[in-house]
Amino acid sequence: MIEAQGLTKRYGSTTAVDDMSFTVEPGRVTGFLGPNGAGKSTTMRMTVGLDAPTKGNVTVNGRRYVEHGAPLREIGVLLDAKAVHPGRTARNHLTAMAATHGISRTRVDEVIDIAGLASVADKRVGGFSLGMGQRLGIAAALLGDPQTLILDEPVNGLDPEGVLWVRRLTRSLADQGRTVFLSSHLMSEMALAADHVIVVGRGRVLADAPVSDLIAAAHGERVRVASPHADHLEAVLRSRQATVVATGHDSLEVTGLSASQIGDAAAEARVALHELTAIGGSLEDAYLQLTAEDVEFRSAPMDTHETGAMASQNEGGSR
Ligand SMILES: Nc1ncnc2c1ncn2[C@@H]1O[C@H](COP(=O)(O)OP(=O)(O)OP(=O)(O)O)[C@@H](O)[C@H]1O
Repeated sequence: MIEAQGLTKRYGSTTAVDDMSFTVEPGRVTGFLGPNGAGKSTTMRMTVGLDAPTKGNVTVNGRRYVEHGAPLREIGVLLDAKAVHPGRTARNHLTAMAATHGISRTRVDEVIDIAGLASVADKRVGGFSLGMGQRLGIAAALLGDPQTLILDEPVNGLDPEGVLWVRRLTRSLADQGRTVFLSSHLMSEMALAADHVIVVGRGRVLADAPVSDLIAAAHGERVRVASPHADHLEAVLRSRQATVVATGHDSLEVTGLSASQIGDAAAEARVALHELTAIGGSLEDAYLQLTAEDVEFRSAPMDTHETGAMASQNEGGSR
């Protein structure tokens, strides 16, 4: 379990982490989300003793990281996959780490296998691709068979097979009752990998909730409807206080009425329906709503001409 209480970090006039309190529970995968500069890496660094809090504290399994006698056995960490001597082989790197904690060579071989690195274990890390480096970083995090894992952007640079591997690995670690805390900017992946998320913006906790609650809270129910008489249906639904947006010449997106209420209203008005689909929101939508005010680095909006040009390019490309 990871517990932060009033955790604060200032660098000169910048407050990177601003009075954060949260608990990362065992037995589930907890995602750590936030825009660039929100304070995620700083929080993770303080959690593993690489930075000292200005105020407050963060503990892992009840103790500060530095108070753990054999931290590798307690907490597995992937913070910067590139922080490996490029002249060493993967096996040498892991063996050297293992030696500091009395971890056996058999365990080194095990994590090499788990990470799918057997064929490159005796190659120099300097020649590794980004994805292989990530796998090595994850192998190192698993070395001490720790109860708690902290993984900063673990899928960064991984191919789809690697992304799936990380998802399955973190799920099985959580199912074994371990604490798994991971950050990623890939919302679709986070929605699949995490049970619970902590969303931060400008150093503060904006949400700390199950993924499903966050999505549900951010969205009223939306329903997609298609009908050959969409204009008539639109008038019928508006008369029942629904908000209706035409999304095509025969399709509508409706909020304010459930799918069954829309079906009933259409039947009463004798309007044929060709589609009636409740649309779930996405974690990305929920995240963008939550962090709208807290984005430090905002892109300039594209004008409609550019957007239109891009959309038609994309359409062309997908044919
Ligand atoms: N060593 C440092 N010295 C000065 N400022 C720092 C330092 N480390 C981080 N910061 C600042 O603290 C803030 C939080 O940075 P942090 O890297 O923790 O954010 P992040 O959420 O991990 O961002 P990203 O998603 O881009 O990795 C930023 O404004 C950053 O510029």
